[in-house]
Amino acid sequence: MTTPAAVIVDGAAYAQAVEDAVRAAAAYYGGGTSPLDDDAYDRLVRGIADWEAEHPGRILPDSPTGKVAGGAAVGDVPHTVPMLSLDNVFSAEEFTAWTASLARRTGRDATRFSVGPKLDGLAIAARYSGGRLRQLITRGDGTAGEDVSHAIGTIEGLPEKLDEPVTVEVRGEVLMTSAQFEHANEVRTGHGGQPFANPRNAAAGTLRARERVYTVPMTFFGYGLLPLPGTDSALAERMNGMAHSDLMALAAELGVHTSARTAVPDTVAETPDEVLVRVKEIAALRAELPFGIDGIVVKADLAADREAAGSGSRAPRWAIAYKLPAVEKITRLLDVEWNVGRTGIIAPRGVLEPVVIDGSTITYATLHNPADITRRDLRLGDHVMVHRAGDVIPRIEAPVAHLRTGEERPVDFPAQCPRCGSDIDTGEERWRCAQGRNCHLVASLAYAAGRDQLDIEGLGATRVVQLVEAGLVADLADLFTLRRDQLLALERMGETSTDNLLAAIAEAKRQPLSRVLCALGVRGTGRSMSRRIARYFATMDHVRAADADAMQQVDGIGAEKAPSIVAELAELAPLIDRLAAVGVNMTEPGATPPPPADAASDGDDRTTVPAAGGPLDGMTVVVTGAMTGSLEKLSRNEMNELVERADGRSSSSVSRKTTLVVAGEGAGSKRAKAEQLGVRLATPDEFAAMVAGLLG
Ligand SMILES: NC(=O)c1ccc[n+]([C@@H]2O[C@H](COP(=O)([O-])OP(=O)(O)OC[C@H]3O[C@@H](n4cnc5c(N)ncnc54)[C@H](O)[C@@H]3O)[C@@H](O)[C@H]2O)c1
Ligand SMILES: [Zn+2]
Repeated sequence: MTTPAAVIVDGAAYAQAVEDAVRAAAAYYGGGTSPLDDDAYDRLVRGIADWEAEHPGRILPDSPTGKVAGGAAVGDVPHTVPMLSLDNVFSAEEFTAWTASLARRTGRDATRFSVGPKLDGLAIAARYSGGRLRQLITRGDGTAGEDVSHAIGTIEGLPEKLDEPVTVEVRGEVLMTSAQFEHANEVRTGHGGQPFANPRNAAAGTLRARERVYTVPMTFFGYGLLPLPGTDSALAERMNGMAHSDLMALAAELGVHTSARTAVPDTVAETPDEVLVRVKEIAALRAELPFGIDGIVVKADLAADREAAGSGSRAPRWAIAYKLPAVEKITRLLDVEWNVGRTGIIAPRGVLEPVVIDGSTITYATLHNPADITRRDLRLGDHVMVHRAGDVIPRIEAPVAHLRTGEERPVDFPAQCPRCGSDIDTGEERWRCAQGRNCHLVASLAYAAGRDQLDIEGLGATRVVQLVEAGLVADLADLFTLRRDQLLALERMGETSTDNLLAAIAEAKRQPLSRVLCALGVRGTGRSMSRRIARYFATMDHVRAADADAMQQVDGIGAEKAPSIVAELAELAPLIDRLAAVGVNMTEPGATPPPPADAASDGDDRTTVPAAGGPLDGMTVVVTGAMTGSLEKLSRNEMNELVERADGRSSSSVSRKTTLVVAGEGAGSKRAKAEQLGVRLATPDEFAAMVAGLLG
């Protein structure tokens, strides 16, 4: 897929686009961070090229089109042979067209192609004389580059001494592997510097840095080998006649690192179809590579073909880059969420401003661990470089620090486990809930004991932790078999609190089925769904007997949810049996079970059958504000329970479907909305009168 072009409407927009592109490219090649990701840059340059095609007389001299490095890089060390860019293709069709044009130029079909990864770093030429590395030069504008010899010794894979005392120039890509990049940013932020946005950037910046108190390693991959003026003439002649693949084998023999030692070595293909097969293979491996690639480079392998094809001013005609979709985009980090895993690991996850990468909209990205956030100096509101390749979970590479406005805020780290409220063990890089695997148990027991579920007073998270740590409870049913002596043996448990707790637990056995269901924490069912299930089925036996079809008869349970609820209830069967055995109530007061399935099959709509006829039958009721009078003590959840016992439907938001809004003291926007929509309003007292028969 080709990147669509930016649309440029007039000369002024064109001039602005040229200026923007030149500035971005200068940062990109100059070791700074471009404000544009590659997709955005390519879109801009395509837009510029489109406009220039329509207005050939008005092309600005600064225009990046047709130039190596978009004209943004320079240098004063001349290259013996130009170091060029590559032309791109984006599809099999475009590639086939390119092979046809190559054949037209050379007058024959190419019979050998070299196919290898297009490494995403920056090109350098390494000049060896007598086997010694003497000089490193950047690509620059293609004809002359900058001397970066100061980097000698910091680039792995580029030996200071070759295995033979030859005079040659090795060309290749300098980049940072993922591990080198992580390390570079750690060292850099550790020295008070700003992190690099991605490995390519980090390599460009590091290569140029002349004086630095620390060095960070990079990696070299050779992809070219040529003679220099001082090369032995026999060797020079031999090299000039060698196939590209043989030159690379020679480079490797001399001790230079090439793609040969990676999971995606350069290979030779005999036909365009074979090339395309290899392109697919490399693309499929991309996500797992420890270094970035942005495409596949296909070269005519034979020296004769390369010579016959020749080069243009920007790119050779004997090679082409088969571009892969961009895997990195710049977006914003909106928030950081903390999730607790099965083993109690507390992992941060970045919430992103949605961004499309390679066809998928990305809204979350992993951040590994808290130290990762600190190391990268990530802040909320930062522009961040997000990476997503293949099916691998998207990750945040780093902030684009120079786009900061000063409005960014530090990321909040949790002080307590976000799930169960326990302390956090921060001793390792990966934080862990002090409860470890029990975190989930503590959280679910504390939830079950909560006011809107079993309402067991005196059983807060701290006490639950105590019970779990003492090994007294391993699930919900264990709560109901706790003995007085066991509780008394716990720290900070006196006679009174023990007796109170035991009484509260005994009391909890009488809670209605709806609350028992809710306490079980069936995924996808909260308080109101639990109430609807309980009212519909009336007894736990009926709930458990329901298959997915029967479950769907409950208001709000669709075809998607029903099977998972049924499956989860089946999984909970042993626990439910034990709860029933210790005397926990399993019925919903006032509800009548649905008629048996065969009675329903004669055309009755079952949803209207059960237990209708209460004072709020058919009504949708919203409760807002503080309750007073006889309703004063009822929580919002208890009010909703009351509505449903009266055969109404409780809801939390006012809409045209709402039939009644019970507005207590301090009711605000919901009351206003009801007035605006003309929905009937009732005071708590008026409402109490409507449901008088159901109150205490
Ligand atoms: N984000 C920005 O602001 C910005 C600015 C300028 C350019 N860019 C990006 O840079 C790219 C164009 O830049 P370019 O001209 O440097 O590179 P290119 O994509 O035209 O490709 C040429 C380069 O590929 C490299 N390469 C990697 N593996 C190779 C191999 N096996 N054989 C031969 N060469 C290999 C070499 O460095 C060579 O110079 C575009 O993708 C563009 O998006 C981005
Ligand atoms: Zn926890």
